[in-house]
Amino acid sequence: MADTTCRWGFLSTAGIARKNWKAIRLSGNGTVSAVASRSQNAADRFIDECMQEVPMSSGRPAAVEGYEALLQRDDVDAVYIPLPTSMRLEWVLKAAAAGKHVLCEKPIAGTLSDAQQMVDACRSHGVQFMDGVMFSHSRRLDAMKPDLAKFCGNLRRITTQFTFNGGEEFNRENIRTDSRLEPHGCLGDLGWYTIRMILWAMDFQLPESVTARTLRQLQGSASPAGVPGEFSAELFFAGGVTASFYNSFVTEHSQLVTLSGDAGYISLDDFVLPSYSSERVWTGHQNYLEIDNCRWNMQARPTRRSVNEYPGGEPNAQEVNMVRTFGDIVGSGQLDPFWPEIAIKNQTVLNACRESADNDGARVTL
Ligand SMILES: NC(=O)C1=CN([C@@H]2O[C@H](COP(=O)(O)OP(=O)(O)OC[C@H]3O[C@@H](n4cnc5c(N)ncnc54)[C@H](OP(=O)(O)O)[C@@H]3O)[C@@H](O)[C@H]2O)C=CC1
Ligand SMILES: O=C1CO[C@H](CO)[C@@H](O)[C@@H]1O
Repeated sequence: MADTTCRWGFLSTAGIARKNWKAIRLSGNGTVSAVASRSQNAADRFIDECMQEVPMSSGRPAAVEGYEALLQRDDVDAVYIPLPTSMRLEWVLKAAAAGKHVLCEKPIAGTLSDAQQMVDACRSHGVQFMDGVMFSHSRRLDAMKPDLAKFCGNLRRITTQFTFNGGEEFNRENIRTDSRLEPHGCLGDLGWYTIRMILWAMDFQLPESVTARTLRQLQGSASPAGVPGEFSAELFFAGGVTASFYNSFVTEHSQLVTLSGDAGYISLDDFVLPSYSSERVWTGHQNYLEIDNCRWNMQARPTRRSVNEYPGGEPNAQEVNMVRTFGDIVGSGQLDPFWPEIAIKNQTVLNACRESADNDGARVTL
């Protein structure tokens, strides 16, 4: 660690790494020192294009051929790993062994045992592990938490949905439809977020059991097998709270959450990739039915709530908060066990849902 600046290395030139490049530039406590790619040219091109739009104040990062070479560098404190899911176990273990802190994209692994190995390796090498869920770092969540009791009363039901319609080329070519790279398809890519939202609302209590179905499979042109392209699940918690989620690569953009209780409900419709405005909004609903003889009127009583926060690309945006928080942990030398813990819980629920779906919707106990 140089001074208190967290020096980042990127393992690959993934599309999402461009967003986090800018986030690191805006974080105030980090810089990108090196970017590795399978190809030297791709690393150079990525750096040139990012520098042109968002120059790193510390100068041009090193373009490195091969991921291993980046891990050997002394000017890297933390690595960002947006490699396809199936490659992460290998590279998280290598990064931890090289003493690098790890920000790992989601879903963190194919199996729970791989995820556990990753987290254990980071702990035993004294480095931080965190998954790349940006919305977990939005100030909206902390502001919304007290509203659960206020608008919902006792929570009974959570529904979440995260979808987009990828289109034909996506279905054929994207890593997300290749079982060798992203074995859980939309469950891994989108379900990770819907599960995170449910766990957040439940204070990270795990469900007792789940049932799930793959509603549609997609198979990329080079993929040896299909992956979930449309998926739904039902989660059963102790005390009777239930939750459901739906993910799809064939249903146009939606990011819906309802948190319902015995007093009303909260809704939001941009929980992962916030809509472009300077406010993060949610709505409390306490509707009532007015009955007077032959007149039956449902009265809507919405309360709009918000915090000031940009959706992305500004210093107070959630992805900037994420890398800033990570940089603060690295700078403090105090690892935060919360982040690996919730990543393991996410993976536990994800794999239970997949197991149920692969067994015709059989109930899986956790
Ligand atoms: N947290 C978030 O908001 C987001 C998270 N993600 C997650 O990040 C991951 C990457 O997504 P995305 O950026 O769309 O992916 P891309 O397809 O853009 O990038 C994947 C990168 O992995 C490297 N790679 C290494 N081996 C292979 C291989 N065999 N096939 C393909 N790529 C390979 C390549 O980098 P190179 O050639 O340089 O070595 C490639 O650029 C996904 O798992 C996704 O779930 C994605 C978007 C948003
Ligand atoms: O994590 C992600 C954020 O949302 C995208 C969809 O709009 C996903 O595909 C991506 O992997």
